[in-house]
Amino acid sequence: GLPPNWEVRHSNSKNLPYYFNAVEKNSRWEPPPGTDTEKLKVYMAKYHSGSGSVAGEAGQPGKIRAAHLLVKHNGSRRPMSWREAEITRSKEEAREILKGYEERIKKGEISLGELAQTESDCSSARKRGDLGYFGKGDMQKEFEEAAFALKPGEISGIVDTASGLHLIERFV
Ligand SMILES: N=C(N)NCCC[C@H](NC(=O)[C@@H]1CCC/C1=C\[C@H](COP(=O)(O)O)NC(=O)[C@@H](N)Cc1ccccc1)C(N)=O
Repeated sequence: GLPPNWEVRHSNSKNLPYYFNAVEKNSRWEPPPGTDTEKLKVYMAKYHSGSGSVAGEAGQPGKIRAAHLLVKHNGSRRPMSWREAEITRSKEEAREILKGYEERIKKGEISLGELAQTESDCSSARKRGDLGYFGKGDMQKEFEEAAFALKPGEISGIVDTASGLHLIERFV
């Protein structure tokens, strides 16, 4: 269910699917606007039937796929990350930082994935924040409730978990 001229391709370097438009010579990591995500889910299940791929669990009922950008603070359950050995910023500082990111993303200036690569305090940063497919019970409650409440393509407001403050983008 992709809009005309769009197709799903596979990035071997990142072992992730991406979306390519041969006519516009345009490619993107997130499904293009207007993608029929229900059909895409079935397509991904067929396309990624290979074992081990992040979308391997594609199509399983009740699973969704999302990316997130995490900004930790000194009250986080694990105040460290690949970016910083010891995270000392306050929760309020973290909120201000994430509010700035949220404005830029929602203005369309930059994508969540682009920012996550360098700014997210989660190891998923190397996958542009992509968490792969997950179902109920996998993530902390606040994260799960926020992610499942989003429609595919939507981006959350600031979500507060024991890990820190998150922005979440739901793909399918
Ligand atoms: N796909 C799954 N089932 N992976 C297990 C998720 C465990 C779950 N995690 C969370 O709820 C939060 C929200 C998203 C990330 C996350 C926390 C932390 C960062 O916070 P910290 O633990 O330092 O406090 N990142 C992770 O877990 C990463 N492995 C996520 C990930 C990274 C790379 C590829 C895929 C997934 C939990 N129940 O704690």
